[in-house]
Amino acid sequence: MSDILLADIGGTNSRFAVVGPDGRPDRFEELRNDNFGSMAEVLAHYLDTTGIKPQAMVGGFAGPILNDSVKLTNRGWDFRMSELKQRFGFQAVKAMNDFEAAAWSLLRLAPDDIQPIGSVSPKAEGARVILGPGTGLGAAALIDAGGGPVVVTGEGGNISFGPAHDDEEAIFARIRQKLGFVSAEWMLSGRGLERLYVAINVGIEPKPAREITPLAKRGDEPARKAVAMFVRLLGRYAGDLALLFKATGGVYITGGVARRIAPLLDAATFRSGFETHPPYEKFLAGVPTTLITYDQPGLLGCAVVAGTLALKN
Ligand SMILES: Nc1ncnc2c1ncn2[C@@H]1O[C@H](COP(=O)(O)OP(=O)(O)OP(=O)(O)O)[C@@H](O)[C@H]1O
Repeated sequence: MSDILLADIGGTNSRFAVVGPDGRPDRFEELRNDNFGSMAEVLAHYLDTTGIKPQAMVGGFAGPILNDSVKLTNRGWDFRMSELKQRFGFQAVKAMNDFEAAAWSLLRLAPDDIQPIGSVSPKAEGARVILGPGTGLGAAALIDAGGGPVVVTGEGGNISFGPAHDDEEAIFARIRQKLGFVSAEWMLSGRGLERLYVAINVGIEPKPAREITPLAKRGDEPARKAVAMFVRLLGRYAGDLALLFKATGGVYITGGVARRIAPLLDAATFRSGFETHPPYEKFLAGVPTTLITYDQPGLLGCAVVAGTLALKN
């Protein structure tokens, strides 16, 4: 009865694990939310099929959390943590935003979990930012506020976004004409890559993101252009967040789209987007950027937080 359940609940998928003997996620399972009607149902399925009887739960959720209430942005599920606590007999429950959870993982990432983007050596000091394009765009910062690290989250994925170079003007204008507005998330997400593909290659047949990346890998020019612009804009956004938090500790990139385009993530293109920001080129040139190759930073962050729960044996 000593397991602590870890949960990373997105709009599309729910991922579960327990804290393993090494303090990292163990007994991992990913379930498609479409196959379940509620948070309690998907959780019951994981517990029934694994036979695990956890004494506590720590979860990261893709949506706003207000005290005890959790609401998933891209899935019509809302529920109370106290209901889960009662139904599953947990001694303690802790709910966080999914990017808050991911930010805590920065304390526990091993060298094998990361890959540098560019050649700036990682530094141990200073604020660190994590951001990730997936279904949406999440962002958070891990800051040492004097009494130990704290995570700052908000809706940073939804800040407005605009062109900064001549060759971006028409692309942004086409997307704005369709949507009436452009936010960072509307460009830097799976849907964003799809939008870039049609906005750059006028008249082309739309394609899902999962087809654009393989095409780009095979050298298809329209797909390659879309991915290259995505990487440039991701670098720009990462640089903006580095400025916002004065992130001398570095910017870490996660998210399903980033991991999938990793082989195409040209460091020079990314760093040029990151550093081209007068008058802060020099500051940004000293900030390391890193891709998180470990695929479950949300669960790893929940494991970090699980270590802070006070539980009876
Ligand atoms: N090969 C690919 N290349 C680029 N993007 C892809 C590829 N395959 C899937 N995607 C995009 O990845 C996004 C899903 O990302 P991710 O796996 O991080 O899910 P997520 O954001 O965690 O979702 P959720 O949290 O809602 O389960 C979708 O928008 C999808 O279109």
